[in-house]
Amino acid sequence: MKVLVTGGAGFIGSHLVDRLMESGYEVMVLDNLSAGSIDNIRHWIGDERFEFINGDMIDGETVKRALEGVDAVFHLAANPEVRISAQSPEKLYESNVTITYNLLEAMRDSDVEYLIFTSSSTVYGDAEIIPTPENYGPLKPISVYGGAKLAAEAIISGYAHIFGFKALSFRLANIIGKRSNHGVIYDFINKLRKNPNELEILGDGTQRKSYLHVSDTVEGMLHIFDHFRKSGETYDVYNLGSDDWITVKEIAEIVSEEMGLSPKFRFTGGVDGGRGWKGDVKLMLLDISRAKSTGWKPRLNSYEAVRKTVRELLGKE
Ligand SMILES: O=c1ccn([C@@H]2O[C@H](COP(=O)(O)OP(=O)(O)O[C@H]3O[C@H](CO)[C@H](O)[C@H](O)[C@H]3O)[C@@H](O)[C@H]2O)c(=O)[nH]1
Repeated sequence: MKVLVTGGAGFIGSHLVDRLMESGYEVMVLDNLSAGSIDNIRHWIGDERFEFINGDMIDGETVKRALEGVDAVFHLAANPEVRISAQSPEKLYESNVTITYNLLEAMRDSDVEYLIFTSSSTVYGDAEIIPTPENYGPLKPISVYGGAKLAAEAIISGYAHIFGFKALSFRLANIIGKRSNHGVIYDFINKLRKNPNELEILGDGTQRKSYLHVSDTVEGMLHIFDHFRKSGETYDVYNLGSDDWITVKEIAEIVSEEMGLSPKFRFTGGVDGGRGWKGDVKLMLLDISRAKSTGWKPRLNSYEAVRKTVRELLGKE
């Protein structure tokens, strides 16, 4: 089977590429290297089952070329920054909705059978049911990022039903691990390297979310994809996260401890009742019972995933 991974040079994408290559797939990566890095995939360059296209999905022709001979597309290319929702909504629309539309249009003239999309927990907004199941609704995202992910999910479902392919969306919790180059752990490490005595925490520190290590994420995606292929469904949606959650203040404590520091925490107070930024979901825990019913389960809980990620980013493991 030949698969295309869009965003395959990025954080989650490159871990997925590793797993696909190790499993014997032919893998094509399409990435514009805006957030991703060639260093994340360099170890596969030269392998005859691997190909890299340095290209931008905003150009429909580039997308069409990348689909040649491809059986399944893992669509991970995206701008992952919820926090730019207020300043640059157009960037989030373009990198989450427009490029997904370009992919779907290109798929009409291709032999691609499956599309697997990485959506986000942010489609639920401030959910009133926690843990939040896939059938929770009505969905009211509170950020442009979450809205763009939901729009992408919706057009994928529509195209799948009309144009005869199968599609699967994963609503991901906060994914962390080696090669992540944004997000709370990455930010805290950088802030403490600049000033070991004080750590600025955006918001009031009580933001509580579920974190999933990237190794569990990639394993879950492939396991559930396998299950989905046997199900005969045209379109399906799965939450992917861990069973517990952790506050930003607790993350700050773990980062400080692993760095051997005891900084003073300075809370900015944030916006809208202690959020880090406008559109920051304060409480997020996904109901992952559907994912677990397929036989997958996370190996690490949120606390373990955070500690392992801190150690990985510090080069300790
Ligand atoms: O310096 C910082 C950085 C972050 N935070 C807080 O840490 C929490 C996590 O922030 P991240 O930037 O790590 O992650 P987000 O929750 O904004 O979003 C992440 O998880 C989402 C799904 O849950 C999306 O998939 C998204 O792409 C991914 O970045 C937030 O509550 C934020 O307020 C701080 O207090 N200080």
